[in-house]
Amino acid sequence: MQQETWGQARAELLRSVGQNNFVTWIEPLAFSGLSEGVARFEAPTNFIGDWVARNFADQIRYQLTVAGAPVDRVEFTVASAARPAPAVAASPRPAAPVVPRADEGELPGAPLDTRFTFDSFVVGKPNELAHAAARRVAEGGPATFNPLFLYGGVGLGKTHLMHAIAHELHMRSPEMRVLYLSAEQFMYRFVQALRDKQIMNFKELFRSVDVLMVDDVQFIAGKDSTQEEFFHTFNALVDQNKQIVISADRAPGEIKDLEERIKSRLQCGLVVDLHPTDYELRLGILQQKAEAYRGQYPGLQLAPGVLEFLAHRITTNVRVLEGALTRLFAFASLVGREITLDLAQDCLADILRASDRKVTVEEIQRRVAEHYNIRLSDLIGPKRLRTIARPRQIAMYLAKQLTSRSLPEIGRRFGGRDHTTIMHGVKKVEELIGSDQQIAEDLQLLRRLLEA
Ligand SMILES: Nc1ncnc2c1ncn2[C@@H]1O[C@H](COP(=O)(O)OP(=O)(O)OP(=O)(O)O)[C@@H](O)[C@H]1O
Repeated sequence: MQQETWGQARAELLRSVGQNNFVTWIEPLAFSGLSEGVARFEAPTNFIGDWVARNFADQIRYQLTVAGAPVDRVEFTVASAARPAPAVAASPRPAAPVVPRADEGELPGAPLDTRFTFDSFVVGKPNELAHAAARRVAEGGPATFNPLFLYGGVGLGKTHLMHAIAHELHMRSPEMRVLYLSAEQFMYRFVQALRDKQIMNFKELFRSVDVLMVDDVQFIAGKDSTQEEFFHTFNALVDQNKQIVISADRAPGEIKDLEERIKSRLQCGLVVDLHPTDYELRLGILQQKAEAYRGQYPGLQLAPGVLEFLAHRITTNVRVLEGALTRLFAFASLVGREITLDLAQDCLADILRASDRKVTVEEIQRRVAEHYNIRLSDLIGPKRLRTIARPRQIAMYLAKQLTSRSLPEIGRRFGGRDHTTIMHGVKKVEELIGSDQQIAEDLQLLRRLLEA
């Protein structure tokens, strides 16, 4: 029965990851079973197990759940008979991918998720600029802003937009060489090329693309030789007017341990912030996903008000929102009940509880005042002494980063200040993070305290 479910999930995976990825990564997996929400697989090598865990676990989980076996986690072990393949051993598939020469065609990018398209991306105020910029890049043609730098918190759609750009470019110009990969994969490729003495091939390959997209670039911070190579690749492509798209979890200037010259290069094009979602955007996303689920679970009833309730209560990020809806539909179809508010509250109790631990502006003010040993009334009040004004700006910055409050709303909570004052405070702290080690450390500590 479980094998049958895996069979169905595999068929869907073939569709969603594409033939090449399927043959290389999914086909070699042996399904060992499913219990207590954990699906277990045996992979022929550590490398395949790691790669699949990093790149396909979410899709495997999703397809198993859709096939009727709700899964929370996917685990991979290495088949006991398998030995790590020696570098030159003949094996049905290479144990580790070699860096191909630029003229060998295939680019060593990460797989693209077929679900991440512009059509499935819901646009709202918090992401409209990022969406418009991504659309512009996806039209192809000469690079108007280079690089496009997308940044924002966890699960706000950076990867989705990058994949959407790649899909669109492939559709418009199938011959275009579009390479999408994570910064971690860039490093992995680079280190492997060094080890295999194929560094010239590596350089040639990365310089031969028309569009390079690197996700989660903050990963290379502190990794000196990878940064160096990234810098050269970046410059070579920009010089040829080839488009580069980069994403990170924060603005270029805020990435610690990233070389100054890289920071300034990253700021040369268009830097766009994906803001935390607002209620309307969350509801739009939920409506779109619910529509898709209705097709998958025909006959399942969704009571009015459930989506609105979720959009109000789950404000963390879109990934959590999606997970909640997936679980809700899977659960309701298993027990054969209508999705009501009661069912949602029962089935999602843990997610709703976690979302309740939302940081408020007031909590931020209290923590910051404590940390700098000043009175809360001074932090909010009019005093302009630097010993008070700086912590105030830090609190403004954290309020902007950690809550979904708008600048005017934050201004009101800071003694009725104008939104431009808040904007100035946020900008000031953004500048200081790069130059003032103490402030960067204070912020890290405060964030940890507030997000605990
Ligand atoms: N505006 C949106 N419309 C539809 N789906 C969205 C939107 N924003 C995010 N999502 C969905 O939320 C999930 C998380 O998005 P994504 O992986 O792009 O986030 P991210 O910003 O790259 O986060 P991370 O930094 O954790 O990698 C994806 O399934 C994506 O499809």
